[in-house]
This record gives sequence, C-alpha cells and structure tokens, in this order.
Amino acid sequence: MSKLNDPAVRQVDSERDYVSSLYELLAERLSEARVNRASVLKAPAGSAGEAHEREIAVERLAREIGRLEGAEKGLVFGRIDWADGMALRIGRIGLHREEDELPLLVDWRANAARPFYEATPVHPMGLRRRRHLGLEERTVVSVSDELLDGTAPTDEDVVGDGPLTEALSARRTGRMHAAVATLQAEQDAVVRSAHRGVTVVQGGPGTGKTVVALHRAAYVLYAFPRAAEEGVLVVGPNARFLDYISQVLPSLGENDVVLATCPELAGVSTDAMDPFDTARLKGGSDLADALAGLLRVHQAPAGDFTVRVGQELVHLPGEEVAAARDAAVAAAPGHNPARQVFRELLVDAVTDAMQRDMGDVLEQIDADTVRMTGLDLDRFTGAAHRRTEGAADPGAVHELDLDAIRADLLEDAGFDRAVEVLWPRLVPGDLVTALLTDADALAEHLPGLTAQERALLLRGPGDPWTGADVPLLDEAASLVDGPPERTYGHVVVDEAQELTAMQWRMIVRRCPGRAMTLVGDFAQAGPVATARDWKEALSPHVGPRFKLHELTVSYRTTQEILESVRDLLARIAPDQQPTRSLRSGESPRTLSTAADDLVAAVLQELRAQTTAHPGELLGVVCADSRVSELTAQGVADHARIVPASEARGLEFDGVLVLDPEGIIAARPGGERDLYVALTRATKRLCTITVQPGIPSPQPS
Ligand SMILES: Nc1ncnc2c1ncn2[C@@H]1O[C@H](COP(=O)(O)OP(=O)(O)OP(=O)(O)O)[C@@H](O)[C@H]1O
Repeated sequence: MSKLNDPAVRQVDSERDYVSSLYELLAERLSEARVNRASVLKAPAGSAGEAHEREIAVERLAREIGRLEGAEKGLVFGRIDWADGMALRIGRIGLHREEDELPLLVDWRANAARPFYEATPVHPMGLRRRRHLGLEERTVVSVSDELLDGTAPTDEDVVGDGPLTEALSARRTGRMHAAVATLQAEQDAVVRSAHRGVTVVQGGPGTGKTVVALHRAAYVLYAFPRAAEEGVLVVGPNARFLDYISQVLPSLGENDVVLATCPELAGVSTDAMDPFDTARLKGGSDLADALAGLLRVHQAPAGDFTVRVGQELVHLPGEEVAAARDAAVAAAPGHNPARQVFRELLVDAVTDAMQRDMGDVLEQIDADTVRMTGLDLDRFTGAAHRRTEGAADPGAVHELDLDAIRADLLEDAGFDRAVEVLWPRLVPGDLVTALLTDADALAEHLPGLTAQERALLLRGPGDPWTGADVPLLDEAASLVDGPPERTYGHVVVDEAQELTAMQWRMIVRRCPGRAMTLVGDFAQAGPVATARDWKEALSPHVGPRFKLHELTVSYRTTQEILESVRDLLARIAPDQQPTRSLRSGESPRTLSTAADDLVAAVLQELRAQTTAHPGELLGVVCADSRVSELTAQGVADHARIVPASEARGLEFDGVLVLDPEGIIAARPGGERDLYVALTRATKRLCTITVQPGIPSPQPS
C-alpha cells in the first residue's frame, strides 16, 4: 500500500491542521498575556493602592503565562467521537476562540472530557471512538483508536497498540511525566472524585499512586475553586522524591502548588538523625501530650499575684488569677498570644482591685470626717457616685485615673516582669529542649514510657535538632505561638505510610478543612512509621471519615518482578493481595560475589547493561552506608546511586539491588526497604548478593 493510501498516514495528516491551529491559538493567548503584562508594568502607579493593584495584576498574568507555557508540550492528546459525528479534542488546558463559543480544546479535567477516561466497550457513554494523538514537538506523528460501540473499523479508524503500552515502554528519564493522556479508569475515579474530605489511595508498587496524587492536585485546582484559592500543598518524603515529581504539575499548567517535605513545612533544616528507636518514640503522639503538659506548668499554675503600682501593693487572690488564666487559655490559641490576654485580664483585675481599695479608703475618709466634724461630705459634693463601680459616672475623677493606670500598667516593665513569673514568654525550641533535656520532666510528662524508653529520648542541651525533632518543634510552635499562618485548602500526601503520628499532626494542622488526598502502601513503610494502617493513622484526626480506594494494577513493575517478591510480600504484609502487572519482561537475575569484589561486579554489570540497552536509566539501590564508597569508585558515572532509605517512589529502567542482606540488616523493618528496592525497575532487575565466606580470587 502506498503511504498515501495508508489510513494511519491519512488520519495523522487529517489531525495535523487542527492541532497546528490549536498551537497557533496557544501562541496568540501567550503573546496577549505577555503584551498585557508589559503594558501593566509600564502603566504608572500613582498611589500605594494602585501599586498594589498593579502587583496583583502582574502576578495574575505571570500565572497565566506559566499556565500557557506549561501546556505547550503535548498540548492535545485525545479526541472523542460520538456516533452522530460530533467530536471533542482533549488537552492539557481548555482553549476557546471566543469565551462564549464551544471550546476548540477541552481541558482534561472538564466534565465534557470525562468519557475520554471513563468510556469502555461495556459502557461506551455514547461514544463511538476514543482516539489518542501522539505528538512530536507541535506535530501529530501518530494516532491510535479504540472503538467503543462495537461497530467495525472503517478506513477512518486506526486501531492498534494502545498508547498505554507505548507510555509504559518509553525510557525513563529520571523525572516523572504526567499520565494525563492515559489515566486508567480506576485511577481517574480517584482523580475526579467529587469527595471533598479525606480520600485515601492504597496500592502496591507502581500502581500509579503518585500519578493519581498529582493529577488529583491538578483536578482540585480546577474543580474546587475555594480550595484552589486557599492553595494546594503536596507533601513528599524527601527532596530527591520531590525533584523526581517536580515537573508533573507544571506540565499540566499548574505552577502554584507548593511541594514540600515535613522539615520544609516547619522551616527547620537538619541533616542530623536519631537512632531509629529514638526516632520512632519521638514520632508517637504522646509527645504532643507531653509538650502540652509541660506548657501548662508555665501558665499561672497556682497562687496569688501581688504587684506594686506606684506606692501601692495590690494583691489578687489565687482564684482570680486562675479565672484569668482559664479565660486567657480559652480566648487565644497559643501560649504567647494567650499570655497577652492574661496580662490584660490581670491589668483589669488589678485596676478593679485598686478601685475597690480606693472605694474603701474614701469610705473610711468619709466616716472619719463625719465622726470628727459631723459633716456628711457626700451630701455636699454629690460624690456618692464615686463609690459605685464607675459606669454610672464616667466623668468621676478616680475613674479617669483608673483608665490612666490601666494604660500605664499595660506598658509597665515592672508589671510585665511580675506577669513573666506566672506566665513566661516562650520560644518553641526551648519548650522541646525543656522536655528532652530533663529526665524529671520526661518522667512526669511521659508516664506511659519505660525508664529505658525515656533514656532514649534524653538529649544534651547543645545537641543539634534531628529530623525526628522537627514535628516536635512544629508542635511546640503551634502550642507556643498558635496555629501556623500558612494553611491550605487541600493537602496531598505521597508515601503517606511513612508519616509518624507527630508528622500527621503537623500536616493536619495545615489543613483546617480536612480536605486531603493521601496515597501510600503500608507494605513499603519505613522503620520510623508509627501506624500500621490507614485507620490507625487517621482516626485521631478524622475518625472513620475517609474514603478508601484501592489500585490493583501495576504500571511499573513487571509481572516477573512481582512474582519474585511474592514471598517477601507475604512475610511483610500477609493481608495484602499481590498486585497484578500489565507488563511482562525478563526474569530477574541474581549474581553472587565476594565482598571485596562487589564494586567491580557492579561496574561490570552496569557496563554490560549500558552496552546491551544504550540510553536506559539505571539505578543502583544499596544500604545507605555503601553510598559513599560506590560514589568514590565511579559507579555514579554509570547509574544513579540510591540509598535504600530514599528509594521510595523512584523508578528506573534497570535496577541493581546490592547486597540484599545488607539492606535488610541496615535498619529495623529492613525487609520492607528491600521490597521497595526490588520493585523500582520497569524493565530488568539484577540482584547482587555478597557472600563474605567466598574469598576474592587472587590474581595469578
Ligand atoms: N495511567 C498511566 N499511564 C501511564 N503511565 C502510568 C499510568 N499510571 C502509572 N503510570 C506509570 O507507572 C509508574 C508507576 O507509577 P507511580 O510512581 O505513580 O506508582 P506508585 O504507586 O506511586 O509507586 P510506588 O508504590 O512505588 O511509590 C510511573 O512511571 C508512572 O508514570
């Protein structure tokens, strides 16, 4: 068949004009936005108000430019056709010629695009055909059709290998790509869910949990304007992972999502690590109770309050102080803001007491005058008001004085010092230090721990903060200064099985509306995770109010690799059903070497793989302690070296897992680290075991 008669070529040609007109429209919109921004920037801003408005307009236009630029690559990827001939093109963003016209390109998140993801031959949703378009730069290079209504293909249809197969067999680049063109129905159901509360996604390795989490973030921005206005946050386990996923949302035209690790959220940077036992203990929610208990010790615990005002000593009884404390705690979240309220209440109480005392003194003077002179001064001065509590006559002389005294007291350093004794101002870190450096405080506030466990928590006053201290510092900050200023309308957490109870608290604090998408796999939990399942992790925050979805198909790990880890999975997560895979490939291989020869064996294997499969992305996963030696020996020239503790979520075409026993032994729960390591490859897996018993061959 000549090329011209080939239906695939004809269909590709027929799509090209339409797609190039979409790119022209995109370029037009982009240049309009750039021109608008330039003219806004040029316009003079006379007043501060105008300058502010200008800033807002520039920001809005910059966002729009970012959105349009982000959508450039793979702008349009789909088309749906109804039996009556109507067709819609689906793409990363929506494009209209005029606002009130039908869109030339429908945003993938729009309702109109739903059938593209949801229609099946069993439920075609009125569609005849779903078409995927493959683009190179701005040109259509392939089309691939699925017929959904049972009709036979015509010469306008190009039925072939699905685009999913193509997407899955593409080489890995070290950065995750959007899967917007090939989201599968069970994934799309989560992404597009109308549920605004807590959505949980459980699934084995490679089932697309990260894909779902990120596309869900983009969907929330599109479909839930209120949440979008309040901002969307994506939390990941470490910087390496955030870098891996960093391109996905911008490529969906979304540049405003905040990506952060827990330490970044807390604004604390630290490399120091606790031993795992200590870290796990620090992750328990009883630490939050302990910090709150310790804080209460600093909030007017008991006793009277006596303060000098001018020449007077004013005394407040303990009950009055306690009432002020309770009112302050109820009025303001946070120790320091509540201290301010407490101080004001004490000022009121002191001035009231002075007023009472002054009334008593005046009464005494009146009585003495009557006794000594027989004159009733009140009758002459009409000053009976002065004994009343003042409201009756705001002009009363001593009432004005009391106002002045109140104002003076609020400014008075001596008064503040007296308050400081009852309710000191605190710095969050000091509260954590006060708990963790004092064996008595630990014993008092963590009565549920054994002496041995408390000893694990004890730290020296000058010790650096560790990763496990970060949520404690954040907790202390919220106890001391009140809730975080920056909160979000929707929070997405990836690798959520990793979070400790204390980390959950810091994340939930940033999402007052409890609108979250949480994805993870408890079979992959690291050594510090404190919960074993979603219920345990979430019930303190939302009780049973979360919607659980399960993903069942792996799009990364081949069936052969999944088979090879089946026994391991049964040991680490006996309740979990093995995932099935859409991919099949080579059987995993195992090599064995003497300890001294490990690096040489790694280099040899990497060279062999590079020669056999040029251009593929290779990863070497090993116990963390081996990273520096491998780097020094040049392994990083051939592959990415990934410490097992940071392998979660990542993937490579080919993976070498070094010394599995070493990975298991490196940390508690090491079998789960090994499971993560063994499930990172999309194509081939090679495990190199170390046999210390085998001596290295001696050069002859
Ligand atoms: N619908 C899809 N279309 C194309 N590729 C997909 C799809 N779903 C998942 N993938 C690909 O499969 C791989 C695994 O996806 P992802 O990382 O989201 O899985 P995961 O469940 O988060 O894995 P892990 O449990 O290891 O963290 C990625 O390369 C991803 O791009």
